[in-house]
Amino acid sequence: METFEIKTTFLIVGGGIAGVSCAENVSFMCPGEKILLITESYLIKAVTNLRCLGKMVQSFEVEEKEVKDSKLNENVDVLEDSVIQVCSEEKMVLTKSGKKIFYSFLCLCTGAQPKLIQQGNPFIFGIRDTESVLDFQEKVKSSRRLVIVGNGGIASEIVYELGNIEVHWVVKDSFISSTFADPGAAEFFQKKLEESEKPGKPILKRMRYKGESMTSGSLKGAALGPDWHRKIDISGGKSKHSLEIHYKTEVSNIKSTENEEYPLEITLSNNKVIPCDFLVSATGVDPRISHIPTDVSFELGKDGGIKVNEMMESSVENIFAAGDVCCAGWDLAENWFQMRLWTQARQMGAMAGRSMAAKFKNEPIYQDFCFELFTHATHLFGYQVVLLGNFNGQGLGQDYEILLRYTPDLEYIKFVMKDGRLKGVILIGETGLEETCENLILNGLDLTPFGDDILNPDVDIEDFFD
Ligand SMILES: Cc1cc2nc3c(=O)[nH]c(=O)nc-3n(C[C@H](O)[C@H](O)[C@H](O)COP(=O)(O)OP(=O)(O)OC[C@H]3O[C@@H](n4cnc5c(N)ncnc54)[C@H](O)[C@@H]3O)c2cc1C
Ligand SMILES: NC(=O)C1=CN([C@@H]2O[C@H](COP(=O)(O)OP(=O)(O)OC[C@H]3O[C@@H](n4cnc5c(N)ncnc54)[C@H](OP(=O)(O)O)[C@@H]3O)[C@@H](O)[C@H]2O)C=CC1
Repeated sequence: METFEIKTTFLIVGGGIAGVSCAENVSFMCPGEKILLITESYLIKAVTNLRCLGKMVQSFEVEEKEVKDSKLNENVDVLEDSVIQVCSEEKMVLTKSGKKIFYSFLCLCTGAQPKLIQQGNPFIFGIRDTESVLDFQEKVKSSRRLVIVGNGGIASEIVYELGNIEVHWVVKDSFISSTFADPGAAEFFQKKLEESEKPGKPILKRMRYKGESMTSGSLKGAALGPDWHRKIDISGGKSKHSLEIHYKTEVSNIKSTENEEYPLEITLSNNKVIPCDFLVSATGVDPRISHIPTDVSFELGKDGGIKVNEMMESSVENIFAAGDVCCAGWDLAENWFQMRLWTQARQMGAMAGRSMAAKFKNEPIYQDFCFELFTHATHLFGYQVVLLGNFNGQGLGQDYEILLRYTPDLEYIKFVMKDGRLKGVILIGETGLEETCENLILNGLDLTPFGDDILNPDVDIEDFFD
């Protein structure tokens, strides 16, 4: 294989939202410098239809572009290739196609991969990128019964969207959607699961198919991100729809069978046996870094991600990391914590871009204000869901109060209060309270004088605090 060399000031690895936002920010700050974005997926991500729900909380849609058609900015080149080694001493990476790319600053935005409950089983699927979801769609069409394991974002979305198939949802907790909700919110959502009518959907086009399997280790594309399920019909055709939720249960055994009817047999911790066509393991992600050997090892965070400081710098000189691959290793603000989400990948990518540019120009830089408050806007079970701060009392110990306002089918509002101050919020439905709540958390205003009236529907709290 012929080797040739490329030199660039900034090299960014990954065409997901972290890599793209990093490249855009470096480009903005260093318009005259050479920037190269290298990605092994043929699609790169971009944000469209950005909508500000408050000062900090935003919702947006995701657009995919083919690499061959992409020119992010004038000075950003995009290359479809895989980085197979990092040589930090030489400030160089090697690629699969044999290129040696020399950099001044490198940012790794290589994402994460599904953490499957069992590796290498062709009947156990993870969902990450467009191709894996299209394969999942095909599989559902020809199946009658599936088991979904996990109680987070992917499981909640799939369970709601599936039609015409017998679904068994296995959750460790006593309520659904535990990563984003509490038992009250779960009850609020529950009704939506019983509705059979779902809005019609446009068809998602398969742009290019490389025949990759969707089991772990071979996923190359960037993560799907917000509202992917609204664009794709995941209906079976072989069975009447039903949903059984197995609470406080885990999978204790998985057996492939010779049975012509169902190729997989799942045994649950309550000894129940479920024969099925396949299993979706929606059981979280692992940062994707081990596929790139590095001459000097990175310091890793407790979740296996590349540990970064508040400037998104890793422990290896001139190498930065952002998005799902990294682990926030700085002293976190009181109301912020890391969750592997689009917003955070985008914010971290932007921070890494600005930080690399500042280092290059020898200019001072401060951490972005967005890391002061956890914000997440999403849609679950047909509702808008906004999460702010320590929305489930994360890090507050046992010593906090909860105020609730709950109108079935309309809204669910939860305030997490400590020492009279608002620390976190769950807003489900169109509440219009996003900005007010952001202000209340960030200002740390003592709300004790308002007592429970703070959530009284006859009191317009926006007027008080905006
Ligand atoms: C099904 C699904 C639904 C989701 N829904 C939401 C949601 O509604 N809201 C939300 O906030 N978050 C959601 N997320 C999470 C969100 O999508 C991720 O947190 C975010 O996209 C991570 O972005 P990233 O750029 O860090 O990583 P990724 O998007 O995974 O991108 C990694 C990139 O690195 C490239 N790469 C990896 N290794 C190499 C290499 N060696 N050489 C070259 N390129 C390489 C890959 O090809 C890819 O382009 C969802 C995730 C999934 C899987
Ligand atoms: N709307 C949104 O914002 C969405 C966001 N995403 C993001 O995409 C990524 C992948 O989503 P997802 O896979 O759902 O990951 P999540 O981290 O959201 O959820 C994983 C779930 O699986 C459970 N789990 C982990 N291991 C096991 C096991 N061995 N057996 C049973 N349950 C297990 C976890 O429980 P426990 O926590 O107790 O370990 C948790 O309930 C995440 O970063 C997620 O935040 C995905 C879809 C939608």
